[in-house]
Amino acid sequence: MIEQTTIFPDLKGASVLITGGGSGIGAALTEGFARQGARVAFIDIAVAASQALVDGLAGQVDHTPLFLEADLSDLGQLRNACAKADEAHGAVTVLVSNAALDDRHDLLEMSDDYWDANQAINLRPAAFAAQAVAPGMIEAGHGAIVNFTSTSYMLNIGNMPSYTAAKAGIVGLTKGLAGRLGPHGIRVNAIAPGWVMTERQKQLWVTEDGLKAMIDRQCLKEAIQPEDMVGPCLFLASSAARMITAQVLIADGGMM
Ligand SMILES: NC(=O)c1ccc[n+]([C@@H]2O[C@H](COP(=O)([O-])OP(=O)(O)OC[C@H]3O[C@@H](n4cnc5c(N)ncnc54)[C@H](O)[C@@H]3O)[C@@H](O)[C@H]2O)c1
Repeated sequence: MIEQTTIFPDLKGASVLITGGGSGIGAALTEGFARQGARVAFIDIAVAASQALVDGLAGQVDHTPLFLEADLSDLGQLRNACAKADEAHGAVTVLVSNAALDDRHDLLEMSDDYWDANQAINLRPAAFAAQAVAPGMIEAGHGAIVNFTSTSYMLNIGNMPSYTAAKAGIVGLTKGLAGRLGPHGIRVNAIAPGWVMTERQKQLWVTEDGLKAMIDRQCLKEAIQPEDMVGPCLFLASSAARMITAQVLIADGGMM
């Protein structure tokens, strides 16, 4: 359970849309916004995990989050899900583009189809989800978009070139959207997590030695948890950050 140490009054009742909100960091964000009293819709393909999240929060929060099953790499499904969030909760005024797929892949074996499919989940949805919700935000005269990038693209990691290219692209997209939408009172920022101990990371890649090596490089000597991304995201989404846009907030425990 996420402890709410800070309340952001403008998030109460806000229409929030989170991509990939059914598991990992996204599930922590769904819960974090719901505990602020926001009306949260989230898009995911992981049906069982998403339904379990909704069931677990039902009765615990003012507005039970709405799970929208859709494959974000299909733009028709993405647009349809964004429209459903608008219909259910009113125009989305907070968009969190969090979904991603960090499968490892090798440059020498990577096909052009693999590259395209990888970009279609790791970069393209952030652009087209923003496009889908922007008219409603423009009409409302305000809005906040938070895109998830990653410190991995800054670290010369060799085993996921399409993913790291997409994550660098998220930063460019964030700044481009901030320039385009800022005159309408819409702020666009990014969060760059370090290595976060989601279930997927723990099942696939975390080893005792690997985690120790990472923590050795952090100023803060603790493993980063999904819940640690909630405060930064709530802050950037809220009016507490009202003059902050086009920025990347690094949440990596102070990597050295
Ligand atoms: N976990 C980390 O260490 C870490 C580090 C740096 C950056 N990040 C970034 O943080 C964000 C969240 O990462 P995470 O580790 O929680 O990821 P995750 O893989 O654990 O969860 C991603 C969510 O997106 C959903 N998703 C994936 N493909 C989808 C699709 N085609 N359509 C709809 N939903 C889809 C998944 O079902 C899942 O619920 C990502 O943008 C990731 O790049 C994570």
